[in-house]
Amino acid sequence: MRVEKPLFLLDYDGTLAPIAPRPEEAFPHPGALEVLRALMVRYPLYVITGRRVEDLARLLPLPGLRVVGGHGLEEGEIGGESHPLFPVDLGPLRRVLPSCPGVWVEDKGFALAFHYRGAEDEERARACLEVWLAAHEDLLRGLGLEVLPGKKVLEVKPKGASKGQAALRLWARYPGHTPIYIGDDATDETAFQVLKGKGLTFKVGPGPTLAEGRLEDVEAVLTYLKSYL
Ligand SMILES: O=P(O)(O)OC[C@H]1O[C@H](O[C@H]2O[C@H](CO)[C@@H](O)[C@H](O)[C@H]2O)[C@H](O)[C@@H](O)[C@@H]1O
Repeated sequence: MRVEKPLFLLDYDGTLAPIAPRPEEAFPHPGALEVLRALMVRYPLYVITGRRVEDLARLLPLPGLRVVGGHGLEEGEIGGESHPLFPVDLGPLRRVLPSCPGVWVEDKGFALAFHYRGAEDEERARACLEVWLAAHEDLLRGLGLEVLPGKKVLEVKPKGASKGQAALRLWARYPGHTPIYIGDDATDETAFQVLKGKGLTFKVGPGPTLAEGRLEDVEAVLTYLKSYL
């Protein structure tokens, strides 16, 4: 299904790049750069990711590509500036980090992602993190933080920002355009929810979702995007 005046809102990991053992190894699909380069000059297009804009720049070296990072916590452009949208002090949390076997921390400045992919016992690693999070519930609340589960990761981030909120903010800039949101993870569900019945939403891969359409994998995402070129 295609629309006349699209506004592309695309997730990165699992949507434009297959999931990899480590975040720095999640390179875009070999055809993704070419398709994005061609699409972004014809239509408004944003990548809405949990990553930092700066981090994505290494993987998607497309100057001028507009990016919302940190699940809505910052906005910027590849090769340009990025601006944090929510003030946060994670200092107190950094002082009490968990020691859970196999867990490593991705410190994004405005959020902490606790990754357990590849831990010898992933279930145990996640359970250990959940115990730690429960023990620090009051601290998290006091700092205005919330836990956002993703693919083999639990992220601690300021409350209030979400991909759904970001999608609505961006859509308001393009009256007359129809948002097309494509994502694969639980973190994309807020966007699927707010756009339900208003745009086109696609979940990548299997699993329950609020999205109204489905694309099988990253390859299928690229095939769909190419249909606009
Ligand atoms: O919103 P996204 O673009 O989908 O980003 C979500 C998170 O992606 C990264 O972690 C995930 O992908 C890694 C690479 O495939 C994988 O190793 C990890 O297990 C996944 O959770 C990134 O590291 C996070 O910061 C993003 O929030």
